[in-house]
Amino acid sequence: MSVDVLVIGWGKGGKTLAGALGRAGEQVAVVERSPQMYGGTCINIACVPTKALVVQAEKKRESDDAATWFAASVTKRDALTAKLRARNHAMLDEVDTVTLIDGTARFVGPHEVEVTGGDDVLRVTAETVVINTGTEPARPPIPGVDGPRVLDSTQIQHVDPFPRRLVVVGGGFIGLEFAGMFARFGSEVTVLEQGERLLPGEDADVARVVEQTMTDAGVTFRFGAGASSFDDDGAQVTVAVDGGDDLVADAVLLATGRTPVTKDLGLDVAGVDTDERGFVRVDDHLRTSVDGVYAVGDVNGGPQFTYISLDDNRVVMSALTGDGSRTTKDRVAVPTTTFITPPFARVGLNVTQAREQGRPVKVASKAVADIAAMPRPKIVEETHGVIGFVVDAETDEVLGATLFCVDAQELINLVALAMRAGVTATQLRDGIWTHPSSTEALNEVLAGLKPLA
Ligand SMILES: Cc1cc2nc3c(=O)[nH]c(=O)nc-3n(C[C@H](O)[C@H](O)[C@H](O)COP(=O)(O)OP(=O)(O)OC[C@H]3O[C@@H](n4cnc5c(N)ncnc54)[C@H](O)[C@@H]3O)c2cc1C
Ligand SMILES: NC(=O)c1ccc[n+]([C@@H]2O[C@H](COP(=O)([O-])OP(=O)(O)OC[C@H]3O[C@@H](n4cnc5c(N)ncnc54)[C@H](O)[C@@H]3O)[C@@H](O)[C@H]2O)c1
Repeated sequence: MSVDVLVIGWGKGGKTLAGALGRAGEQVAVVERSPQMYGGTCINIACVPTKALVVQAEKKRESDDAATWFAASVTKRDALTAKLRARNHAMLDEVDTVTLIDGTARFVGPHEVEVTGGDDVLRVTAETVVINTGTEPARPPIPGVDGPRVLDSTQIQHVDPFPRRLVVVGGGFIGLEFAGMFARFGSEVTVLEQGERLLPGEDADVARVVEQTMTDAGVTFRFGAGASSFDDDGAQVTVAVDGGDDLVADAVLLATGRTPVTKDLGLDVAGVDTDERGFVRVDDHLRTSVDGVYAVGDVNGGPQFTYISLDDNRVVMSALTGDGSRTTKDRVAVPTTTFITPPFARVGLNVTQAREQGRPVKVASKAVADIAAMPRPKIVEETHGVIGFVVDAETDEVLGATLFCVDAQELINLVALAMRAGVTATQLRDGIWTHPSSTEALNEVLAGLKPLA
């Protein structure tokens, strides 16, 4: 088979490219190794189902039985992902010029892959190839890691029986989101984090508020603590902890980062370079070492977020159908949100980073419970958190924000847009915002800007 564009893996960037190029009349083929992954990681096993579980966990009342509530939540999660998977399939299937191929692709030349699906083998050649194979959970070589109760972020979404005691190894995005979620479902959760504190890249006082909030919700943290072995006795698992007491649990979640899906992709045969961890090396235009071969999404070693994969698609579209001017360097004020309760969202500089840069800044910070002009947290009965801003003392530009509050996943996008558009802190402070909303925090918190001491 010969096509204009071959997309390997049904990730966010690749599926968006495939749809757009197909609708523009290009012959496109998309190869996906698992029907359970039509639509990619985000909608099937990551962002969407995990946030659905977080919401279900937040809805649970103390009187609800944990195992029953969790099972019902998983059923809802499964119904949602099935619907999204079908819709994602239809969105490409209905484009006449897009061919969907079930199977696992492997390069046999720079512009040629062999796709294996069951007993069938198909060779596909294309002038343009887009690698979009994503990442998968890292499994550190800890003795006992392959035991039946040591789960990754995909497996734990269907854990059965419900774990009364859960040990989470890793206190990053995945570790924190699942720790908060399972504590709310009713598990006794302990997070083992090898680092000395939570959120090492964030201001220490903010990290303490996050830690305290999660501790209040029932999560126990042990820092400077790595798991050194897992010993399964058939009924439970004992986790040996470096420099600390053993823990006994019903399940362990490994949340220690993700590795690229490139090992069996034949990249060496194609001449596509990878880095020492296996991520595909790309330039700012997402070009690999082979002409006409691009890599988008997690697999290219950039930030691992769905919206970055989506933006990667814009960069490649610019190269294929535009003037090629768009690059990954064009990204400004890229926000993040960790979906704990309340969500923790960040964009730009925090106070520590501003101090390290030695630039003249004004800062403002206020505990959510003390923001009188923002009644929404009190209305939804979630008043934990803190909101902070870093502002350029000379230009009044917003340089960064830390939002640990209800609705932070939405509010951070407004602040990021303000940063990109050059809206000043004064304009945000004096903005007319609906009431009662979380945006109103801007009125009050930004009124408290003071030079950084
Ligand atoms: C638990 C969890 C929660 C997350 N939550 C969020 C969140 O809230 N927000 C956010 O922005 N990001 C989140 N992420 C990160 C986000 O899921 C990823 O950044 C994003 O899905 C990456 O998409 P991608 O385009 O790289 O490809 P993917 O969506 O990973 O797609 C790659 C596809 O390639 C297929 N494939 C692999 N190898 C082959 C092959 N050889 N042949 C054929 N097919 C192949 C795979 O089966 C897969 O379907 C989360 C991740 C996890 C694990
Ligand atoms: N809301 C979101 O946007 C979201 C949610 C989930 C995942 N993600 C993406 O997925 C990526 C992967 O998430 P992740 O949480 O697996 O990785 P991560 O890099 O965010 O965190 C891994 C954590 O595990 C710790 N760690 C590593 N090895 C350890 C060990 N042996 N013992 C104890 N601690 C150990 C690290 O110090 C680190 O804090 C994230 O970086 C993020 O890009 C995003």
